[in-house]
Amino acid sequence: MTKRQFILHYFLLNKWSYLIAVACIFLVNWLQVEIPRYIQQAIDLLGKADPAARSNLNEYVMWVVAFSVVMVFVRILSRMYALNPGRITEATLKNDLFYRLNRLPNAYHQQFQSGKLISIINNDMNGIRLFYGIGFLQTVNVIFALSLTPIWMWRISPSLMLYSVIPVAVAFIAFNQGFLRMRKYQTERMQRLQRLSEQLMNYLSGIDLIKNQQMGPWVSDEVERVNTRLLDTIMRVTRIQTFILPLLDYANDLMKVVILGLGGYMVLQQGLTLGEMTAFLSYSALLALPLAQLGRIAVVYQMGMVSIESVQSILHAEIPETDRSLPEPGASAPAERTLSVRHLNYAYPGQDTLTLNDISFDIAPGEKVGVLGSIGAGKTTLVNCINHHLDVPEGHIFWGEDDVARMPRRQWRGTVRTITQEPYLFSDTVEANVRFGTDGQPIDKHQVNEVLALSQLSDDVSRFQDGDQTLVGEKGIMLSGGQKQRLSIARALLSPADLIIMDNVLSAVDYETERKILGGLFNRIGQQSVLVVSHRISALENLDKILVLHNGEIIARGTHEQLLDSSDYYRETWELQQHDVEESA
Ligand SMILES: Nc1ncnc2c1ncn2[C@@H]1O[C@H](COP(=O)(O)OP(=O)(O)OP(=O)(O)O)[C@@H](O)[C@H]1O
Repeated sequence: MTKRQFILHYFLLNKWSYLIAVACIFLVNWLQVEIPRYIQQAIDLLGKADPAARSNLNEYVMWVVAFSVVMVFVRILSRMYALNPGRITEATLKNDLFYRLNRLPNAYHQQFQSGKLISIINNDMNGIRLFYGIGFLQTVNVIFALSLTPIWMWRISPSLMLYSVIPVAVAFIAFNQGFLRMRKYQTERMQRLQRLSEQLMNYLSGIDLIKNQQMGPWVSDEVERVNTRLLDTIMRVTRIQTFILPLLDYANDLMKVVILGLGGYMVLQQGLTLGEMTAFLSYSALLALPLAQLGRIAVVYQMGMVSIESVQSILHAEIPETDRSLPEPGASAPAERTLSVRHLNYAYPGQDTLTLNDISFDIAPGEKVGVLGSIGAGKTTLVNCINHHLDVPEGHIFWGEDDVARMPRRQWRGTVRTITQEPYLFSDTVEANVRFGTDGQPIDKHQVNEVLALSQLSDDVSRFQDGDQTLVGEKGIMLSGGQKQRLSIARALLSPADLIIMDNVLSAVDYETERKILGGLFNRIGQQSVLVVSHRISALENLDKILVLHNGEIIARGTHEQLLDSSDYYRETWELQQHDVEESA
């Protein structure tokens, strides 16, 4: 969608509202220019003493009052119908953005920092709301005012009208120059706002580290540097605004001086009546507001254009082919299938070396498979290839007969549930965190309690002051690392999945809790396939099969007993870890 199509698309969303607003704004402007005409006729009648003139005078006054009252109501209507579409467009666009962000692949989110997205969703959306609301209202108002008023002036005296608009025309040329310069700074301003937001997000996420390592002064300097650059751009925009916005106001004042001088001279020469001269002055006063509005329209227009570009940068981001049409979640989740990984290689973009090298294995329906690997062996990369967070070429990962690379991600994620090593909790209660994402599914309290028990969290929760209604704080700050991990396991167990992947999820619990959680878990999820990734053999020893991953390659595979016999690496790791288990017992 080009920028023009974008603007039109969202205008058409509220076309009826805008049409009513245009009709109202036209009516207000028409009434506005009609009133001075009646005032002019009333003033011209003032000198006449005959009774007919008096009754006409009364009639004119009545018309002026009636027009003014109608104008007030129509103006309110025009504001309602012109401003509401701005808010509706803002809300619609926020939904559109969120919908798209939800479907974009991980690679996109890695490039685009959350701070920048937040800035677009707040600051740029503000620009768009003004563009579709007050910007529209003032533009239509200015168009009608600047076209109707001069016509009414022309009807009184063409020559006085032409002379009086000269100051406005000159001011307009100067205004246009300033307007063009301001565009560049408006773009810069929005970009710097996004940069500041990105930076603040970054620092706030690591606030504990910053405090612990006494990085405060350095961080303050960095924020101040970005903030100063933002202020610098804002000051440039303000300087231009301060200079060019009043130009049109001054031009309007000059216009009145011309009318008083030239018009007064014409009255003395009897080329103009006093009423006509008064009407002319009223028209010039009517032009004051639209001329002042021109400046504001320029600012709103530029902010709108810059904001639309930012929003389009998200809306134009490519959604993978497979994710364009979305099946309902879980609608086609097939059970009893084998996961087959065939000769899988993976290298991160821009890297020459393979992080995964010729990986092949199967997980049969209901089978529990472990992956053992040291730090950096490629375990998380393997998990992210399987759950389709990373883009893998076709022909390497299959779910039954289906190639996972061709399946819509949403459908695949209805089948596979990944519990990651960095649990993310939302700032809500324990129960809401367990239930997160299950809206619409009939899940009762008993099921919530069951998964809390399975993940060995029931005792902890019963000790919390408000039980499962305890607020966990932002990102679960009120919970220990192990509690966070267990809560994220409980959440994953609540909704059904055919394949459960647990990526190092028990690293923060002790060996005994780990054993209990896994024991309970495997009893409960008998029919589901499980892939447990860990660098602790104790988490894997009872599984049906263990794959030993080393530097991106599978160097051994088998049951715990088989590996103790066949793999030196496995046996040595086991012996080393046995020592830790004994120490922790
Ligand atoms: N997004 C990325 N871009 C480039 N390289 C990456 C990326 N993520 C991981 N790597 C690299 O890939 C290799 C394997 O990382 P991976 O996270 O898969 O290891 P892991 O076995 O899960 O380690 P750990 O147990 O520490 O989590 C590492 O050398 C890492 O530096």
